[in-house]
Amino acid sequence: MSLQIQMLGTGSAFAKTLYNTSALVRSTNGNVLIDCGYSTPKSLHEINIQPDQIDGIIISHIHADHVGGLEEMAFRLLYEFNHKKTKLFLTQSIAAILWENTLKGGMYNPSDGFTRIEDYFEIVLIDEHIPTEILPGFTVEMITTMHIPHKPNYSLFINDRTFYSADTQFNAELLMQEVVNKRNCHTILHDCQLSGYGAIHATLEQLLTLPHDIQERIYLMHYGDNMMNYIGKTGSMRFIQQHEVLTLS
Ligand SMILES: Nc1ccn([C@@H]2O[C@@H]3COP(=O)(O)O[C@H]3[C@H]2O)c(=O)n1
Ligand SMILES: [Zn+2]
Ligand SMILES: [Zn+2]
Repeated sequence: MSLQIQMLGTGSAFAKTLYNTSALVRSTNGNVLIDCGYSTPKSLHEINIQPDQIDGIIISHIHADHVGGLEEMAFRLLYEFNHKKTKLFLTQSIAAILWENTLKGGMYNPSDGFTRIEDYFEIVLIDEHIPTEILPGFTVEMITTMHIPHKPNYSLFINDRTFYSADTQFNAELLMQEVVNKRNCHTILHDCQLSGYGAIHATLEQLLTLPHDIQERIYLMHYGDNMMNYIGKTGSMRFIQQHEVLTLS
């Protein structure tokens, strides 16, 4: 079975010409989103995918550029698609805060009986660090990574051979030991802050310290509007672009 990942956006949180970094995993068994930022529904619309064609959504962490589109997805599934509930794949740590800290403000509607996240989505809890089948032929392992201290955050292994960083600080040991030496991932999608001090994201400068054979596996995402100024300056790493498709297996 062929598994494809299509970028719905590749921008940083404050990019104005790029959509939020999120991805659509496509297979004959279904379509699953990795993150759903505030511009993700528009990107889906541009490739003619309707909310009811999304079988599930995986959430890496609760910044708005990764979850800000969930309210639209939920409301459209409710009001335009006959209350179809899509699956929301969450670790316990994300489930504990997503409704109370993010979604409840816009979606709490007691007069119509919508008071819990379960009233909108089918919640599927997944364990950290345990490979979990999301769809037949599509397995995800969510590993804890450091983004904002004291805030739950995950990167993903897809079928053990693709690493999707979502948002994370640079971690050379993880990339060299776990991602490449142990699992021999052929594809690495990594966030990349192009300029400035990298307090919470991997910077281009840090990623350029990786050995050439690791850089060759890396596609850069979550970059700023000034990406064009860095073409040719990313070593052996490539920028992935919105709506570009990679075949993973
Ligand atoms: N300590 C922090 C926290 C947040 N930020 C910025 O806010 C954005 C939130 O979404 P993001 O994609 O994680 O990128 C973060 C930084 O731009 C930042 O630059 N420093
Ligand atoms: Zn982000
Ligand atoms: Zn973030």
